[in-house]
Amino acid sequence: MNQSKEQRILNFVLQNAVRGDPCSVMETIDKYCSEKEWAMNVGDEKGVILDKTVEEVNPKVALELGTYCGYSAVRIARLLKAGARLLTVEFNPEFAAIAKQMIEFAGVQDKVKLLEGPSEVIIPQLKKKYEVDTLDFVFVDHWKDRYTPDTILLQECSLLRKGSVLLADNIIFPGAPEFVKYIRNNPRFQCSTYPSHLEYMKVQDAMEKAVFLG
Ligand SMILES: O=c1[nH]cnc2c(O)c(F)c(-c3ccc(F)cc3)cc12
Ligand SMILES: [Mg+2]
Repeated sequence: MNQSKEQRILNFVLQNAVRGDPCSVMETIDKYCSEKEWAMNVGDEKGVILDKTVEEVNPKVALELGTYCGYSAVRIARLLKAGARLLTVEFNPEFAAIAKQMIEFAGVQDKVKLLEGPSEVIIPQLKKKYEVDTLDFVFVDHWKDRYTPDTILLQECSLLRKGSVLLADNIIFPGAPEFVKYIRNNPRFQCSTYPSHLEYMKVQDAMEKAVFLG
């Protein structure tokens, strides 16, 4: 059976990256996706914005919506301090299977819990089933039409606390205009925009940071 693009990305990592070295895994994915096949990893330019935000927040409990191949899960997990954890949500079982192997190869599996299913099902389970009190950091990178409903759901489930930081990818391309309108006009969030480029392309994109004010 023909291999998927995601399987080809994983195989390239398994053949070329250094096991247990998150930076090597990230560099190898970026090399493959810039030279061979484009894929929707946050990439190395927006990845630096993600890094700086994670370092600033220094989260004990982080949530990622949209695991894909695990690139940003590896990117986030490598920066987490001892005892900190990342919960990452992926609804596509093929992507989840690839990401699991990617996360394990990178050696960050002890910091990452991969939750397979729709975000609207997983989010309401975080407190009781996954023992989350509140979230310090949320990377929103799943599907533009879920950005706003899931941000509302996080609030309804009391998963945000004063100072919780959301960082949303792709607010220019493919774009999330309804989310941008919602979050920038919501007095409970302090927003800032980080202009950048679509991963591996010269196309304009940006990330939106939103701090929950409680
Ligand atoms: O669906 C997505 N979820 C999360 N992140 C994405 C992304 O970073 C993209 F660039 C894109 C994308 C897809 C096709 C294009 F032609 C351009 C961007 C999609 C997603
Ligand atoms: Mg994205």
